Amino acid sequence: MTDQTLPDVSRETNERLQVYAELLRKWNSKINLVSRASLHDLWARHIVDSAQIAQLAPERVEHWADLGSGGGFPGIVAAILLQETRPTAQITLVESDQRKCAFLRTVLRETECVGTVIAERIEKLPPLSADVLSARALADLSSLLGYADHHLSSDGVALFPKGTTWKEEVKEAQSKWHFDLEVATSLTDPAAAILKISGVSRV
Ligand SMILES: C[S@@+](CC[C@H](N)C(=O)[O-])C[C@H]1O[C@@H](n2cnc3c(N)ncnc32)[C@H](O)[C@@H]1O
Repeated sequence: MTDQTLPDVSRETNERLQVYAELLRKWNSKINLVSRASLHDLWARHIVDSAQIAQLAPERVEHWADLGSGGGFPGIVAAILLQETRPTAQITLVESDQRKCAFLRTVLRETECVGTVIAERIEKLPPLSADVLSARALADLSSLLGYADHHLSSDGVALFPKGTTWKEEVKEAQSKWHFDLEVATSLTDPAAAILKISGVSRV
């Protein structure tokens, strides 16, 4: 299957994304990185979906931390895109599953991207002081805000893609947390959204 390319990025970045997609297909037969059903549409369902998250990040990102990275969405895609636009940025991928961590390290090496993979549970980590924090398909918004409270720097921004129930999740989270919210409609699903959140504190 031939992959597509992302517009507005360099040939080198698209080549890195192709290397990633190839590794993901290869490893997915042994460890479950993405659902088999979504593999045929890897580019739209996962790569474009992650790239749009990266494109919402502030330009001057210094430290991006991705929680529950799994097969690398959106963390690996962010690492690949930042390699072109912000090569000095630090990338941290947190994933508790050792085999997935081995995959993530392989991808970073093969795509020649700089990043740190932490094989640990998020709850066990000291504060990461990230200025961008992302997490896709990891937990409900209230739990994610608990992670943001702990791991985001004071002026940092969290980018949390959410499905069609995002409004209910926001309402529920507002009973526990104060936060500033910007909503971007997902390019891959008009009913879904990417929540851009800052100023997190407990109610
Ligand atoms: C549903 S997968 C989503 C993976 C990826 N973000 C994506 O969108 O494809 C959730 C991942 O988070 C990891 N995970 C779940 N709870 C975690 C925790 N408390 N600490 C670290 N990793 C965790 C799981 O091992 C799994 O790989």
